Amino acid sequence: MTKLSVNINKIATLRNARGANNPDVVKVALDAERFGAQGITVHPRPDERHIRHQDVYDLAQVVTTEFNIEGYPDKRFMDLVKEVKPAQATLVPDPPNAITSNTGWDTISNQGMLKDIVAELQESGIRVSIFINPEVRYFEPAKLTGTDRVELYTEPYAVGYPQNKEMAVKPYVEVAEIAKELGLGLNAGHDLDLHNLAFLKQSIPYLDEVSIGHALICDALYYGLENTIQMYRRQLEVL
Ligand SMILES: CC(=O)[C@@H](O)[C@H](O)COP(=O)(O)O
Ligand SMILES: NCC(=O)COP(=O)(O)O
Repeated sequence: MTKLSVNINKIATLRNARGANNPDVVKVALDAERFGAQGITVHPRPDERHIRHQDVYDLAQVVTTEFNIEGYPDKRFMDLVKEVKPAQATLVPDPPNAITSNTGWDTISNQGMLKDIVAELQESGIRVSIFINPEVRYFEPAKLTGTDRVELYTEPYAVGYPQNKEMAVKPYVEVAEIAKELGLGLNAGHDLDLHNLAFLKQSIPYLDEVSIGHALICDALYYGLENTIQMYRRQLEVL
């Protein structure tokens, strides 16, 4: 079964627009779980443009599905994650000023650093996932870091899908097979939506988790959050 982890960054974006507490990030997370989310994902960026440090502490108290915290493993992130101890930490190579995540790790040149960070997080009982591009050369080095999982960066798939979905998914199927052979758990995320999700799932049925935020929250503006989460869950139930 592929779990749906709902990324609520954009709920915090809306809340921050007025400086009060509407929408309430904690309430939305609890409702999302009640509506069928099998995980909650947040990405507390250094500038706190959406999810703030305090949100992470507040959510850790109440999330009952899998809590997944994404971010660049600087001291701020590591201290936060080791204190909060989520089910999973997803390491992303984003510079502080990145408008969004736009690439995976170079696990060749960063292998030593990643190996130490993975071990430090695993010592705290946290499952680790490494954000990765669908390039074969990065997968054996990723395995050597000791990471539990990799998360396939799926923006290139989403961009290519409308023109030629078979071509767009091809590199992902190839590296997914390698990940499986290496014994790596397999997540996927970024720019997945109601149009492209089912084909990714059909093409890689053994995905452990997809984390979806931007498109899902945009869809919820039209369909409502409960209906939207159910719509995304149904896309993952394709045989
Ligand atoms: C790592 C990734 O691809 C996304 O989870 C990221 O969290 C999106 O960040 P923004 O919501 O800040 O665009
Ligand atoms: N790891 C991907 C994620 O959490 C959400 O990415 P997006 O759906 O907001 O692009």
